[in-house]
Amino acid sequence: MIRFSNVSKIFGRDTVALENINLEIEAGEFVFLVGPSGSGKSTMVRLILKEMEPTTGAIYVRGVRLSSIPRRKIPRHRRNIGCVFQDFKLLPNKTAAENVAYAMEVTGQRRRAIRTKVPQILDLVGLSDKMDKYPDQLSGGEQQRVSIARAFVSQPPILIADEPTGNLDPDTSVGIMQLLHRINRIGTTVIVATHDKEMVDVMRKRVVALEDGRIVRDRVKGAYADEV
Ligand SMILES: Nc1ncnc2c1ncn2[C@@H]1O[C@H](COP(=O)(O)OP(=O)(O)OP(=O)(O)O)[C@@H](O)[C@H]1O
Repeated sequence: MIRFSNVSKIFGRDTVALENINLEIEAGEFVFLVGPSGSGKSTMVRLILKEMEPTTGAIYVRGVRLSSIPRRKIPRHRRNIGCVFQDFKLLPNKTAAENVAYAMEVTGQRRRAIRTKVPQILDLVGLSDKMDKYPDQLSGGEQQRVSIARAFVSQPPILIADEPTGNLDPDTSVGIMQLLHRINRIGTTVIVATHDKEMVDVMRKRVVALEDGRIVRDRVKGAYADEV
């Protein structure tokens, strides 16, 4: 589903963000990308989205080498990947339902499909009763649910969450992780970049650990740190 082959990313003359990364993520996997600040997690996410090019090596998403995708086809590539961020990135002047609907509108989906799909997806994330609330009327956890609904409404095969629980308290974070787990169980490949040790340890999923731009650990049912 996603493959990094000998990928390095160097910023400027000598900031090595990633060094010779080899990684394969299969369809349907749930993978945590962990590591200290500056270890290269966000750079990997940005490379997958083709927001930047690797300095050397190749990245494949669903069998397509990203360097072969012309600029005009990047939006189509990104439609394969739902994105969730730490700061939610909701539009403040739109309700929960309108935020989700907007994501469908910009990809040109029909009004009828939008009318059916939006309530369904808000139900899936447990927000049926808050559809008409604006982001500032919702808690952090609820806003993150809206942003997950928005990322998932067109059912992309891949969902990437960059520090999705970074602004949430532990109880709320558990709910968000359970939701990502549910989305994974219905067949979506889920990648979560995080510092959230507790969450990683509870979930017992594949853990890929980065340090200074290198993969230092890759465990099938891992914990945030090596067990002693
Ligand atoms: N656009 C950029 N220009 C220059 N250096 C960059 C750029 N983006 C990232 N870096 C550097 O690359 C390295 C990896 O950064 P990256 O953001 O991928 O780390 P991270 O693991 O996501 O960190 P955090 O957990 O703090 O988000 C860091 O040394 C960072 O300073």
